[in-house]
Amino acid sequence: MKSIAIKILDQRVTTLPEYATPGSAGLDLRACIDAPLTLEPGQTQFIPTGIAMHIGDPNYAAMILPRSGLGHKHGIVLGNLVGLIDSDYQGPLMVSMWNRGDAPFVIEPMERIAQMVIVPVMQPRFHIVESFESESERGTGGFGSTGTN
Ligand SMILES: O=c1ccn([C@H]2C[C@H](O)[C@@H](COP(=O)(O)OP(=O)(O)OP(=O)(O)O)O2)c(=O)[nH]1
Ligand SMILES: [Mg+2]
Repeated sequence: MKSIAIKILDQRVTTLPEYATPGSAGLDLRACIDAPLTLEPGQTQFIPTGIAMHIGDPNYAAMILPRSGLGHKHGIVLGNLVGLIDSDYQGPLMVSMWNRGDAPFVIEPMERIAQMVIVPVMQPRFHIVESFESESERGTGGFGSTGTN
């Protein structure tokens, strides 16, 4: 199993990110803030997680995704919709929190605010062609070309 280097930047962080269940895809990220923080409707705010992570292998990246419950019930999602963490990033892991709902939402210190998924990444080479080797069933059809039901 791969091991990824984590730096603890804030002494309030006492545990490493962990998978809640053996089958979890996401690691919960926590709000490393001093005091409860109110996110007004429409407001976006960077929230520190108190950790830095160096994936260090270009074959992997991390994606930060909203927690379903926060997004669905409270409209608390990500200001960048999805956060992408490059394998060479060594800075503090930040979560952009966006209140797209219509009520203020209070983020409590060390509350779980988002989740992070480590994903494989391919960095292919590219080459230019005049036409593709074979025509696929889809061809150039897109944007609903397969129908609506
Ligand atoms: O939700 C996020 C998204 C990004 N990052 C960090 C890690 C990532 O590797 C770096 C750059 O992110 P990205 O490439 O998405 O942003 P950019 O606007 O393209 O900035 P840059 O010019 O630094 O690449 O910022 C976070 O901490 N949280
Ligand atoms: Mg970038």
